[in-house]
Amino acid sequence: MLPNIDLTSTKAYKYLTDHYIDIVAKSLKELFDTDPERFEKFSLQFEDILLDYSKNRVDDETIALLIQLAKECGLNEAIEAMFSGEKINVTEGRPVLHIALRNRSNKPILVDGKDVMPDVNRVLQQMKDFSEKIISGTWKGYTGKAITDVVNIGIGGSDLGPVMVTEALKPYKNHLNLHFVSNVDATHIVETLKPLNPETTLFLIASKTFTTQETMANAHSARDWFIKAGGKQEDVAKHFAALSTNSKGVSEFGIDTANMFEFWDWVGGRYSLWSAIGLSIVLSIGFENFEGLLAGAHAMDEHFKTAPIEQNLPAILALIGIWHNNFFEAETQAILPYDQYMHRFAAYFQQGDMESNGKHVDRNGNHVDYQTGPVIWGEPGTNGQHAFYQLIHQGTKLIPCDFIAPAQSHNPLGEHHQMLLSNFFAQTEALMNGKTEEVVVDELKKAGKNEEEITKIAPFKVFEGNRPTNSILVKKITPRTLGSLIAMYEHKIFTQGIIWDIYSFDQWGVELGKQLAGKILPELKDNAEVTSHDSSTNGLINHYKSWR
Ligand SMILES: O=P(O)(O)OC[C@H]1O[C@H](O)[C@@H](O)[C@@H](O)[C@@H]1O
Repeated sequence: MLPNIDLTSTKAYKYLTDHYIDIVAKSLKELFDTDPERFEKFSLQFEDILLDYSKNRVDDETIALLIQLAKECGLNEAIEAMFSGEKINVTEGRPVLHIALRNRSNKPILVDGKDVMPDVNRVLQQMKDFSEKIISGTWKGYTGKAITDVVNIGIGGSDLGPVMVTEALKPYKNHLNLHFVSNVDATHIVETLKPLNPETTLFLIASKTFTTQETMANAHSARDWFIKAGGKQEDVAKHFAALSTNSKGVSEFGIDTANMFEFWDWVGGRYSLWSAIGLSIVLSIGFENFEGLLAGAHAMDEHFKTAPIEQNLPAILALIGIWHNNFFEAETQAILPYDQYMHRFAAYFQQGDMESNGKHVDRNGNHVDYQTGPVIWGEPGTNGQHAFYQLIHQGTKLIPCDFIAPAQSHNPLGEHHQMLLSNFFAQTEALMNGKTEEVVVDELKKAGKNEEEITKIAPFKVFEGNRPTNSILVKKITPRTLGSLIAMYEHKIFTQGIIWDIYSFDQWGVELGKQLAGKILPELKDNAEVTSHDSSTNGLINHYKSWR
C-alpha cells in the first residue's frame, strides 16, 4: 500500500520551512562563489544524460532535507509498491504498470497472481509482425496497392505520446507518412484526409476505452470517407486497425478483432505510448527503434528503482520541483527543449504532469492545505527566447525552467548547432547571474550616454538574476535516450505525487466537462429556445442557434 503521510507535519517539511528563510537570503551567484565544487556536487549522469541542478537555490542542507522529506513520505516503499504491481491507483482499483510494457528483463510482474509479461510480449510480437508487413509493402490495400499513409485517430494519451515521439525521432523515420487526428472539430479530419488516397491509407483507431466521443466521431467519419470513396465493408479490415482495451467496442465498430492491438486497464492513457498505442511509432521508425525506446525507458526504470535518492535523477528533479512549488511558491514549470524535433515535448508533459498531479484531494480524501502540481508549459528554444523569456528574466513571477539540449545534432549544418547551444548555455547563466545596476551603468557610460540618460534608462536594463534552472544535456536524441528522458519525467511525476499525498493515476477531473457536453448536445439538435441552464449558458446557446 502507499504510505499514509501528512506532508506538512513531517519533520523534514518543518525543517525545510525554516531552512527556506536562510536560502532566500542568499543569491545563486553567492552560492557558486562560496562553493567551487558546486557543479560536481549538484550534477548527475545517467548513461548519455547529464542533469545539472546546481543552478537552483539549494545548498547541501537543502538537498539533505529534501531527501529526508522523500524518505519520510515513503518514496522507497511507494516505488516498491508500483513495481510489484500493487493496486496503487486506488480510486480506480488498478495497478500502475507502464513499467511492465518496457520490462526488457522479462522478470515476471504479477497482477492478481498472473504474470503480465507473456501478454505484453505477445502484443509486441503482433505489432512487430504487422508493422513489418505495412512497411515492406506486403500488406495490400483493397485495390492491391501498398500502404503509404497512416492516420492515427485518438486524443489525449492516445495521441500526444505518439505525436511527440514520432516528431522527436523523425531522423529515424521510414517512407510512411504519419498523420494524427485528435480534435472533434471536423477541420482536423477534413484537412488531414484532403490529400490522402483511401486505397493506400491505413487508419489506427487509438482509444483505451473506445468510447471517447471525439475519437469515435472521427473514426466514423474516416470510415464514411473510405466507403464513399469506393471501399466496401469487407475492405475495412485492410484499412482499419484498433488499439484498445475494449474488444467489444472494437468489434461493434466493425473492426476485425484480428486487427486489434490490445492493452490493459493497468496502463494509464497518458502513460500508454509504450503499449499498443505506440503502433504509429513502430510504423514510423520500425520495431527495432521502438525497442530502443523501450530499452531506454527500462534502463531509467531500473535506475529509479535502485539508485539511492541522492543519485536518482527522477527523484532529484521531483524534489527540486517541490522546493520551488511548495516553498518558493512557484506556480509553473517551463520545459524548454533546445531541439526542434522535440517541439511537442512540453505539450506531451502538460497531460503527463497536469492530469496526474492536478489534484486537490489527498489520499485520505481531504482537501490539501499546500500546493500540488504546477502548470507545465514550454516551447522549443530559441523560439521561446524571442517570445516569452522576457517574463522569465524580468517579470514578477518565478518560473523554474528545465533546459534540455542534445550535444550532437541530427542535422550538423554549418554553425547552427553551436549557435543553438550557445543560447542554451547563455540563458541559464543569464537567468542565474542577471545583470547588476553597476554593470548596466558601466555599459551605458561606455556607449557614451550622459548622467541624465543613464539614470533614466538604467532601471529597465537591470536583471535581478537568481532564477532557478535545471540543465539536461544529452549526447544525442536517439530512441534509447528519448525513452530514458520520458521515463525520467514520468518518475518525477510519480515521486511528486507520492510526496504531495495525492493519487497521480486517476483523472476524474476530465469527467465533468464530458458529462455536461453530453447533456447539451441533444439541446443543440433543434432551434427551440434553451432555458435549462444559467443565464450565461442559455444566452450563449440561444445566440449560437440564431447565428447558425
Ligand atoms: O484513450 P481514450 O480512452 O480514448 O482516452 C483519451 C483520453 O480521455 C480522457 O481525456 C482522459 O481519460 C485521458 O487520460 C485519456 O488519455
